Amino acid sequence: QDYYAQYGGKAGITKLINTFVGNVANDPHINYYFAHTNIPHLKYELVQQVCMAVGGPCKYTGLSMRKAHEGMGVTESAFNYLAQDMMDAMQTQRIPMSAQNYLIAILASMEPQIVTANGPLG
Ligand code: HEM
Repeated sequence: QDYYAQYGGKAGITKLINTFVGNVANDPHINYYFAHTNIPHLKYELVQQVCMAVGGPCKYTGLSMRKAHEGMGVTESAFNYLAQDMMDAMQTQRIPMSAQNYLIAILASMEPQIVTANGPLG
């Protein structure tokens, strides 16, 4: 499977990340985490990371997931809300379901590096 092509290449991934970051910005469960974030930089790093993850000709050179999120107090439920915002963005962009599942599995595997805090739901 050429997942990179199923994501519409670099242009499709850029659209997806714009939609995803828009969803996060509109998500009151988690948007406060991003209040002081350089959004253009974040979008750039996410495009590189997703492009590489789905087999595209990109190299992610940003921080490790542990370093990027350390001290941020990300909870399991915050992580799950962000994952839902990504699934909504993929649905909006009409990414084929098998390609959606491929990326979500990779993102899920990063959870232990990102979640560092307990919240009211655990
Ligand atoms: C699998 C899920 C996630 C992935 C793949 C991911 C990926 C990234 C990447 C690539 C960066 C940029 C790193 C760099 O600057 O080099 C970043 C930064 C950031 N992430 Fe995540 N992230 C995830 C989950 C989360 C969650 C759940 C939250 C909070 C709810 C979060 C909050 C942030 C914030 C606030 C920054 C910006 C830090 C700054 O201001 O520089 N991330 N993330």
